[in-house]
Amino acid sequence: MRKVVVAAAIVRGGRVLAARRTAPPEAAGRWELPGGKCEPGEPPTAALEREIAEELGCDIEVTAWLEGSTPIGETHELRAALARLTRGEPTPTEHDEVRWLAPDELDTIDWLEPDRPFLPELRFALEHAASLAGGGSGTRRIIVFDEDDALAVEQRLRADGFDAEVVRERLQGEDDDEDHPWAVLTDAPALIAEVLVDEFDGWLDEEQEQPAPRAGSPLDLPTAPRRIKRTDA
Ligand SMILES: Nc1nc2c([nH]c(=O)n2[C@H]2C[C@H](O)[C@@H](COP(=O)(O)OP(=O)(O)OP(=O)(O)O)O2)c(=O)[nH]1
Repeated sequence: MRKVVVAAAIVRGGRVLAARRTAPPEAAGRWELPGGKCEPGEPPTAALEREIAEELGCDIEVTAWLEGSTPIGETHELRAALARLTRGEPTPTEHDEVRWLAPDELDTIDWLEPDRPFLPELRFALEHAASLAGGGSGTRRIIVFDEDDALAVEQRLRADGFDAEVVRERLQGEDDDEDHPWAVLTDAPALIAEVLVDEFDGWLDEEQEQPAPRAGSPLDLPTAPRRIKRTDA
């Protein structure tokens, strides 16, 4: 099985942070999403938070994992997550430059190959993200366990004039492709989201200014600061 490299698409104000590598020589001068290798047994979310703290001296909260993974050489694979800053300003210690890129600037830098397949979903997230994936008050995640349900929820929200975007969640501590719920990020009011949660038997996960879940905490579905699920329906 390939070892996992995790990378963060840190989003703020509709822009994503890209970082320029200094090593090894063949990758120096090329751009990546900051991150690094998971330690043996280390959950991807915890690894990513650790790597970002080490490399950029700031704290992040992972908000959603982008779909899929890409091979790095023969031995590793890359996974990438949307994240938001929860403390500090990114200050590179291993990269020689960082840039905040708007969606239409994503193609202006020379990304490492394994990062490129993530760019379309990232671009989409950024385009919809000033209030969505970048976090901030008013962002909600409707969590469902079926892709069709997620797409149906997204369609309903958009038909009602709200922003909505389907992303694949990866549970904290979970490193297996099964049982990852689907999330619909939306700016719809709680009441509307609750109706859909009820109908599609999901969870409502509100992103408010709360401490990020810490590494090593018990597996929690889906690392929610707040959940609303009606049982009387
Ligand atoms: N961090 C990161 N690495 C990437 C990306 N895309 C990509 O191909 N890689 C490759 C470059 C490296 O070969 C490998 C990650 O190595 P790294 O040097 O960042 O990992 P690390 O901080 O854990 O370093 P180390 O333990 O090897 O010292 O994955 C990306 O977006 N972010």
